[in-house]
Amino acid sequence: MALLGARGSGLVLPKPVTFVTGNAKKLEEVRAILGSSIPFQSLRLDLPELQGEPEEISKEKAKLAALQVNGPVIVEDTCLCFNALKGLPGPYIKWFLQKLGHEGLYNLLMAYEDKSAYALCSFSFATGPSVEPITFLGKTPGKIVPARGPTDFGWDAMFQPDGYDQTYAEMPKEEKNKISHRSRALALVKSHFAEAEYTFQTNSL
Ligand SMILES: O=c1nc[nH]c2c1ncn2[C@H]1C[C@H](O)[C@@H](COP(=O)(O)OP(=O)(O)OP(=O)(O)O)O1
Ligand SMILES: [Mg+2]
Repeated sequence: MALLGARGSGLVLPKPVTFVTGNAKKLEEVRAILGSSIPFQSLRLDLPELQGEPEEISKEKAKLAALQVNGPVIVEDTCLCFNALKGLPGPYIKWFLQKLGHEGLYNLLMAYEDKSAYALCSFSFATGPSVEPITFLGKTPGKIVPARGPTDFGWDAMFQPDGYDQTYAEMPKEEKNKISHRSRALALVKSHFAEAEYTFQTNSL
């Protein structure tokens, strides 16, 4: 048995961590943000779009992923919450965006002066299928604007973070990755891993 990243006292996990997502853009950002800080592999799988509170959705998603992988997993669920709409579309943003497009989504706020919103990322990590996942939240406040910039990643073109005059889509990637909901949640994931000092068994020997 070989141990990867053996730093001593932490829990020994039976396999490396698998990040499960069907979204290639998320994976790209997670790779860029984590660098080599947490060794992980990825699995492209469309997990069910669940309903409920963001944290619960994320935990449930991790449980489903852990059953599939039969080992340690990390997943995330992303919400875009409009304050004028009491946090909606929230976790349902994927369907809203798919059906309405950027313009239709912007028009939802037509009747409201308040265009403020926040992006919320809920990462959940489970060490295995029978273990309760731990959740890490990252939030970035901003406002909803008519789409500006490339439209190749979700609603990036219509979210302008507070303190910036560019939308997520207009910013250089490194800039988004410094302040994004995803990077804020991942900072907590990194701290957790640094404290937990997990070691991973491999089957190489
Ligand atoms: O940083 C982001 N900037 C812009 N758009 C984003 C971002 N992050 C997620 N998104 C989009 C993808 C999906 O339309 C919805 C979240 O839904 P969500 O279920 O979390 O993502 P998904 O189904 O694409 O991938 P997954 O397989 O990990 O569930 O917001
Ligand atoms: Mg999804």
